[in-house]
Amino acid sequence: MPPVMPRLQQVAKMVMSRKKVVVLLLLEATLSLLLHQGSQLSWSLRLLFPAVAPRCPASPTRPKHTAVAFVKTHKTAGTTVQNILFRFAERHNVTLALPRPSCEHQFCYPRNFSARFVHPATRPPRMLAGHLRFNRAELRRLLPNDTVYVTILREPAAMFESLFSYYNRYCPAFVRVPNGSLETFLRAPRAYYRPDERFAMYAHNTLAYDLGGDNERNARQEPAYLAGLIRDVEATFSLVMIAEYFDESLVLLRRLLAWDLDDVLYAELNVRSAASRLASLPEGLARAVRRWNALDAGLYAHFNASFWDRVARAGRECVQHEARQLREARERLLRRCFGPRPRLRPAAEIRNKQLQPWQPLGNVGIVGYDLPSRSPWGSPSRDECLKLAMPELRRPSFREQKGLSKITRSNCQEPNAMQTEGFREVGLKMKLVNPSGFRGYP
Ligand SMILES: Nc1ncnc2c1ncn2[C@@H]1O[C@H](COP(=O)(O)OS(=O)(=O)O)[C@@H](OP(=O)(O)O)[C@H]1O
Repeated sequence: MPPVMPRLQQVAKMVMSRKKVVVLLLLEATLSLLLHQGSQLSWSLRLLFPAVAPRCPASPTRPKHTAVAFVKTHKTAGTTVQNILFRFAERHNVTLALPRPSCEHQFCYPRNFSARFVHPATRPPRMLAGHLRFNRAELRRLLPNDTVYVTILREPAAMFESLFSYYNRYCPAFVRVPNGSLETFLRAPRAYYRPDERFAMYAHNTLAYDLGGDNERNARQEPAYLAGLIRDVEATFSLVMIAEYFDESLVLLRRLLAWDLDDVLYAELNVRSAASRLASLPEGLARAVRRWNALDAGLYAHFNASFWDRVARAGRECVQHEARQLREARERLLRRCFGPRPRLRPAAEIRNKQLQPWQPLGNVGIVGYDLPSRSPWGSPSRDECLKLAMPELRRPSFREQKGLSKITRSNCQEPNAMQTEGFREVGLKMKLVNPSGFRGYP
């Protein structure tokens, strides 16, 4: 019998050399794949190993662009974008157009925008971000020639579900529907909808209306009308963001304006609680929404496609890589501001009154962030965190920012004691109350 040890050594050598052959074969196959499928393979490798950064062109070193008009459409994540712009304007000392008090917070929406709706003390502005009905001539009259126009769209079925739930007790077309049921409304919208009554624009082609179009036109019977509206939007807006691809949209925005990634960090605002939203609309209902809002569906289909063309031109991998960096930086910021497990909470759980979102009537809950009672405020400061999560309707109006406001409006929702408290709390020279004497939606 041969001795056991040398025999084992022989077997081990054979296994090793077979392993080497297999490794060599694998290496060769990988190399030839790399040679033949280079770009696709690198894309898949990056999906597997996200830390591998794609080679992206360096950002242009031009000064940050500060002339921006953000036309905030309804229920499309616009409040979150608006908050980014407001904070940028404050940090960079850019004059921001604010509505005159009688226009409340929406620049006299649903009227066509007019430069007269802007508070005279904020004119001439370099930036504007708010709800308004788009009117190109008047915006051009108000804003500098180099203004970059931006807006945002959202998939129409999700947007309409949000509109229907938010305005359920305000918009007469929705109020008439038995049990406030979206399904019942969509079965026969004309039975509930009257085009000439107040707030009709919240119930029919709201995107088209906000962008200055005629929301009563029929996109199927008049395709030329839709094509013309698309052309008008394309002619003015340098960027149409898409709510479903919010972070990618912000990457494009940041590049367009030569801003830093830090300039577009955000906390999501105006979010409905999970209990007040439909997780997703059944396809039948989504189809009915698109039929009823065919102009909006046409706008979305067009601008969603052109958005991805634009991403492709910017380099899809680079945009996605940057969107990932943005998400990571945003998560860090949220943790620093709102604690190790930042969480959107119902208004009743938010102790800081300045962060309590306004609640519409009905079964809708709007959630928000709260500041921890104790935190080692350094960078970001408490004030920065407060502004990051501050609901639109809690932001001070121009007069209040300047400390000019003698609160004479009887309809202010909060007592003066709280305003003074808010004033002390954040150490700002402003009174934090509802802007422009806001009386509640819509
Ligand atoms: N970052 C981000 N990404 C995607 N979606 C977001 C984001 N931030 C806010 N939201 C959702 O946007 C909806 C609110 O939109 P608006 O702020 O435009 O509403 S409003 O017209 O000003 O009342 C609201 O949708 P619903 O919750 O479906 O109502 C928010 O949840």
